[in-house]
Amino acid sequence: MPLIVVDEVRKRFGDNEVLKGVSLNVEPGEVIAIIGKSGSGKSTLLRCINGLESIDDGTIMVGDAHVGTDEVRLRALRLRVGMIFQQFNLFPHLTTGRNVMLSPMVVKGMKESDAATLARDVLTRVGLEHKFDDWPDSLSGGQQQRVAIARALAMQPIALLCDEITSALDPELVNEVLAVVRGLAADGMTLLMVTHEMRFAREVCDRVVFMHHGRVHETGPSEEVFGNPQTPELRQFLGML
Ligand SMILES: Nc1ncnc2c1ncn2[C@@H]1O[C@H](COP(=O)(O)OP(=O)(O)OP(=O)(O)O)[C@@H](O)[C@H]1O
Repeated sequence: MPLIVVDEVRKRFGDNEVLKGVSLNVEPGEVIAIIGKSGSGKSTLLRCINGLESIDDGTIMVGDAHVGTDEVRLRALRLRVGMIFQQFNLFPHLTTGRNVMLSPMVVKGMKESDAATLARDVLTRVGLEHKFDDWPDSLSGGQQQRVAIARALAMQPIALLCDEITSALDPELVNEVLAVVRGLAADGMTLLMVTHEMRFAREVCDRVVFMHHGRVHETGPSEEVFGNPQTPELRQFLGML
């Protein structure tokens, strides 16, 4: 059974149809890179899966839950699917540990001591347990993004959606974040990543989805998609990089 099913999804902003019948199945533990030109609909697809955007047609299932417009169900969905963005958006007035503890305490009603244990655990997974009491401002961009990953992990998601999570980082900080993602992939986390890091996509992702003008234009195992692209559009895209 796929963990995420996207079936003939359409999404429009005014006259601009951004998703034109997108279908995609994600198996548990699968690591998928979504690539494509700016404006091809990659971020919108992730946002629809997470329920941050409503859809105009088609269906999206996450686990056994329908992504509909029902606010209660949407909130439940966002508890189950983590999302990490280009911007880390940590609270500057809270320590690293407190940033990670916040959602488990506020959203799930977890006891402070349990939330602290959980926060130490997920900060260890991203290699930052020693930064528990530090302020976000004192961390590098790469470390802040790793805290944002820990914060998402603290909600014990069934899948993680990553939207260009290294795009705001200086080049020398990209690898430390990708190393964390590589570790999550090795641990069996289901990952859907919009990325411009083609080498990473090739090395770490099981499958690549190439979006073009709001459609899945080409998809397949990473080695095949990069090694032997079938469509002129994908060949041109890869050549452009
Ligand atoms: N909230 C919105 N309101 C209106 N138009 C939007 C909105 N969000 C996205 N769009 C439009 O939808 C199209 C697809 O945007 P989207 O961000 O999904 O593309 P993308 O492939 O992720 O691009 P990028 O790589 O630049 O992030 C663009 O034309 C964009 O302007």
